[in-house]
Amino acid sequence: MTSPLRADGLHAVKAHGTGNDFVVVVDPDDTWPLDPAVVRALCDRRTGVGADGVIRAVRADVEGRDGWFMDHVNADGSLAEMCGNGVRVLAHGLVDAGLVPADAGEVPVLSRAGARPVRLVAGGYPVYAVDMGPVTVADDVVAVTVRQGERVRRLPGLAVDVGNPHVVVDVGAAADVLDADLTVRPGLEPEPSHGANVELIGAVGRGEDPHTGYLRMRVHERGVGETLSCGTGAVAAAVAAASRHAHRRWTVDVPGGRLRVRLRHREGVGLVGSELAGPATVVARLVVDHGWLARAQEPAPAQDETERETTSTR
Ligand SMILES: N[C@@H](CCC[C@H](N)C(=O)O)C(=O)O
Repeated sequence: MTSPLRADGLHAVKAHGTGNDFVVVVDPDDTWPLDPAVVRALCDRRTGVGADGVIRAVRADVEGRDGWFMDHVNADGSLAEMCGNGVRVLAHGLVDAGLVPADAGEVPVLSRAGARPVRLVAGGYPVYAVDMGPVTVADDVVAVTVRQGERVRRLPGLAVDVGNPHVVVDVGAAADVLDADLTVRPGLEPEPSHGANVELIGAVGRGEDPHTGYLRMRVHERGVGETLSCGTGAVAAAVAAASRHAHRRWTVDVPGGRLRVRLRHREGVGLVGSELAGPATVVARLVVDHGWLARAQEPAPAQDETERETTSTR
């Protein structure tokens, strides 16, 4: 049995997709379940490795094929159904670890939202395209409160489900996207029952050719806060933008880089699927200290205990 927990510590990889960063733990035999306290500690940008989430890769049957389950946990320890940047990063982590050949063509991946096959886009630098599955748009409008300096705006948002929940709001120009305060999540009314990732989009229009749309996006992620990118968010944004601009292909610029989205329509049916493409990069191969991990699992000492310890050592 192979375990990421070895004599020298926990073996993991730090990787990112357009700046959305993750600690990836390859655990083929499902030996190291993710503990929310350890995830929070690993994701801490000062006292841990620093990441938007932790992804654990476990061997799994994916619709009758040998593949991998993506166990994704947000930085605050909450579970997420799906992660568009994370699923590319996971595929790249498996290639990097030699568990999937670089010329495999497709990596079958199962997320909590269902199967999300990832394929390596031919042409050198690791760019992966993910079949993002079904996307649904709710009929009801969500009122979104966006702060831009002294200005507070209440704008109509669209609730889009990409396996995980999103609310997309068009704020207007590129400058309005850049100006918005995302230190806290924009207010949503009504509040979605399972929370939501909130995407602010702007500069929506024509892309590099007449068949491609363009938009800029920033995101406040459920369970994380503002991140540099969100793959499921990019798909939600393209779907929301396509309700007014009839493009099937979209270029989505996020603070961490560029993503491409393709929307699949069927005559008489409408939107039947979507594909997300973008890079994945390994930053470091890590061995996390055993002692640090053990302390991360312990509950934090109560306030008065800490005070007592401090007083007794004076
Ligand atoms: N960054 C991800 C989405 C991760 C999950 C999200 N925070 C949620 O709770 O739904 C992406 O690239 O899609």
